[in-house]
Amino acid sequence: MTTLSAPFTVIGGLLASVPIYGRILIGIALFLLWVYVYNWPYTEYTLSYRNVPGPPRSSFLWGSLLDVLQSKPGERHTQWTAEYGPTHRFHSVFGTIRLYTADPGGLSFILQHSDDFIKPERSNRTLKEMIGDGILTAEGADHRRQRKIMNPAFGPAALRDMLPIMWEKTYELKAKLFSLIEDPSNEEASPTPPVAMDIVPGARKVDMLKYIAMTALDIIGSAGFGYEFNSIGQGHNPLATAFSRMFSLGQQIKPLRVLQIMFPVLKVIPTESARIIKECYDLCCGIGRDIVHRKRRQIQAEYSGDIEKKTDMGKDLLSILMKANMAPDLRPDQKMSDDEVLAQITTFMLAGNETTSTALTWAVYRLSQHPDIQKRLRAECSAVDSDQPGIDELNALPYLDKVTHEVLRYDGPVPSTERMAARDMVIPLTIPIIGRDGTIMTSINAKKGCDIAIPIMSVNRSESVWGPDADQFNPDRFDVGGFPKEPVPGVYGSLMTFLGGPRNCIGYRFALAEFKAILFMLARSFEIETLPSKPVIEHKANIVIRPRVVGEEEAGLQMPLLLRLVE
Ligand code: HEM
Repeated sequence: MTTLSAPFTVIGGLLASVPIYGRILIGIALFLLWVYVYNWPYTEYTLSYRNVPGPPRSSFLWGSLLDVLQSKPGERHTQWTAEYGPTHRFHSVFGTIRLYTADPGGLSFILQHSDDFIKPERSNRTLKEMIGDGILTAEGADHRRQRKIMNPAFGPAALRDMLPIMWEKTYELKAKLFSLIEDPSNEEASPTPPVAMDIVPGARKVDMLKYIAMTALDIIGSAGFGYEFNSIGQGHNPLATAFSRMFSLGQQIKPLRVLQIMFPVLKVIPTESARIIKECYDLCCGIGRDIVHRKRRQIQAEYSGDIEKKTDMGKDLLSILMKANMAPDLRPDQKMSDDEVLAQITTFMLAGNETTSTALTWAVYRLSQHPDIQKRLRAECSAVDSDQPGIDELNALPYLDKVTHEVLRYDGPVPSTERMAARDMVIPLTIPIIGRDGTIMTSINAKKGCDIAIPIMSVNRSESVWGPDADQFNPDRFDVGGFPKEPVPGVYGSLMTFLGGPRNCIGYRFALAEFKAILFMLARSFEIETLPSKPVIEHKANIVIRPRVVGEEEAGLQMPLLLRLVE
């Protein structure tokens, strides 16, 4: 004991002779040394999958994360996959290391074991600050309980009732686009005015991202929680403004924000963005509470017989889930709390709005680039008798279905997600990799806390899954028998787009119906062309991949295309 404590006694004696400022400096230096040793050599040395190959870090502090974020979506991992195999590792911020796997067997194992591979606490914490604690952030038994109550709202029967709402908003979009073409003096059509070359008689430069996003917002408001944003009609709404402000701030990558996400204790440092996020969240909650109270009164009235016709009840997602939650036969411990119900409103806005609108925006872009595909789609959609077909008729249109599959494969809006091992796990691989010591690895030891990047876009565009033309946009690949040989663990069409396993996208049927309805109307009504000036459209990745025009960055995200009425 005496021998062990001797060095500390000596150090204590030496420090006693150092002035207070010197001691503070020595303390800071020792802390930084500890941070360095813990985050760099120690993390590397104790990594359970040290033998997995991967690129060297490109920055001491940021690892390879900035490199990944600043290059084209999926580009770095595609390069690393070619060099190190579909399962590799890379450095993230502050010496942390992440496992990346595009291995079908590995991915399937991770996604199926959703209690063992959970969402990392740091990203859940950030999400909860913006949308509360709903189904997107719940884990384990809580998640299963919420999902069970919400499942009927997303089922085929409920969707059938929601389709008329989707059509109503879809035709508001048609009227809006029509009016923009008819009235060239209206300057709201695009954030930058058309250059001389893009002024074409009978046609109009239109920012399709803006108008599709408004439509998707109006649809999720009305079909999601019975709220009229009316953004196509009037353009502004306090809930929409608060949410989009909060969401865009939440996505900004600033050094202090990254530090606060990694070390929550630093949140004691007040920041302007944290203040605005809190303000916007409070506003969203205020409006959300009113919506929930109104619906609760309606449901109680229905249960007590005050509402005679069932049709008086809302047919939106929130009404259906609240009704399921208030069912007399549901055990109290199975019910959602008020806060959980409230959080679903912001969850729908986040999960169900930008995703679908972004996918549709890329769809019209691809149609503008492939006039032959657009023509075939128009021919098929125009042959339908009704301009508002039912869900079965929509799903029975084979070419619309193939185009939908291919857009969601090629331009799936969510490029990736992440998981963390909740306990020590062994991940089996279908495609073995060669370890750093030259041995063949058929599985990976993932210790509790292991961070895993789940690549959605890379698997959707992988040559080993889709063949040598994986990088081409070709709806005909989905002809009968055209699905990939490799099993992909996705819930829809062998795609990773909506993920797979117990935490797949609960809204995928809703998204597909909305996607097909809007594309059906657009193909029948408008010819969509690239602008004669041929602006370069780049992919800007954040949580979703959205378009921006090179050289017009200050105008923000946009998708300018030339629109004319179908003759
Ligand atoms: C093209 C459109 C869409 C895409 C590509 C998409 C994609 C995804 C993905 C990848 C996830 C899994 C995220 C993760 O666990 O890391 C997810 C989850 C989710 N999505 Fe979607 N989504 C779309 C549309 C929608 C819509 C329209 C809604 C609602 C109306 C919705 C609601 C949800 C919810 C609530 C979850 C969480 C499910 C759970 O954890 O159990 N999504 N979505």
